[in-house]
Amino acid sequence: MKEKLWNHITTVRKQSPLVHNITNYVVMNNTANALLAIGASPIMSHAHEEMVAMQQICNSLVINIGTLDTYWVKSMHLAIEAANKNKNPWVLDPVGAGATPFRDEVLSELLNLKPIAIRGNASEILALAKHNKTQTKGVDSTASSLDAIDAARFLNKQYNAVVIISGETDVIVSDELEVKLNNGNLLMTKITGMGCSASAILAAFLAVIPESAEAAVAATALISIAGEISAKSCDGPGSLQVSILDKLHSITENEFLKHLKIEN
Ligand SMILES: Nc1ncnc2c1ncn2[C@@H]1O[C@H](COP(=O)(O)OP(=O)(O)OP(=O)(O)O)[C@@H](O)[C@H]1O
Ligand SMILES: Cc1ncsc1CCO
Ligand SMILES: [Mg+2]
Repeated sequence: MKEKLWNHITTVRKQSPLVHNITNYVVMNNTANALLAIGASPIMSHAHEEMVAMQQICNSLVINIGTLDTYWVKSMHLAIEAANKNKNPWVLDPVGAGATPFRDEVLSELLNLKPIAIRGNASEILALAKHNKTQTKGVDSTASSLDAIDAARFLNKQYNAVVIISGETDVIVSDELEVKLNNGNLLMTKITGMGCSASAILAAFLAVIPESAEAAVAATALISIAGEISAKSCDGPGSLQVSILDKLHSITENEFLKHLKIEN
């Protein structure tokens, strides 16, 4: 498994997929930079008129509801329909699930359109599965990823999607595997959009790796390890944001395998 994960990282670098992102205003710049750093190409776009044509030239799609509005919901539906037609995988990042009724209504519709993968923090995964015992603090989690595993299993069965819960431990749940990754650093929660970048990276991996669960493990491990290594030598959130991009770009097989903390 470990060597396969590194091979997936080199596949993304070699094949350089083009990823269409309908994502939030907050993270557009850093997620585009994260995609470039791993060797993929980003395009951020949401005009209704170009959703179909965009999916014809792209290899995958990210649907991130971070700064939702009605115009964008229509963009999301148009892009997803085109992605499904072109057999392009699409990822759902349910930012702020459970925070407002509008988000939850939109998410119910999106879930029924069959994302290949869903990545969120524990509060978001709990809210999506309607295990509403904990509240989300806006876009930030108030729960532990380990407490959302049953919710992730439920979503995996219900929607046939790979589910990734991010947090201190990242958990990947699919039909074939359930994996825990104990990488990352607490300082990563002090930069906005780390999860959004993880979802964009995930879409790049899914574009070129047919084994979706393995692609999810590789993508999640890559950003968590890049964050972990960078956090050790940075001065705080500002420099961490920059050094994660450097590490996503420069990480070697040795560094990756030395840091990888995976539990099957
Ligand atoms: N408590 C923690 N300890 C160590 N690493 C963490 C912790 N929380 C998050 N991380 C790291 O940060 C990554 C992003 O996860 P996080 O749960 O913060 O996403 P998120 O809440 O969706 O973020 P955002 O909405 O700001 O994009 C994880 O994959 C993990 O590597
Ligand atoms: C802070 C914030 N608000 C809406 S989206 C977003 C980025 C992190 O999810
Ligand atoms: Mg998030």
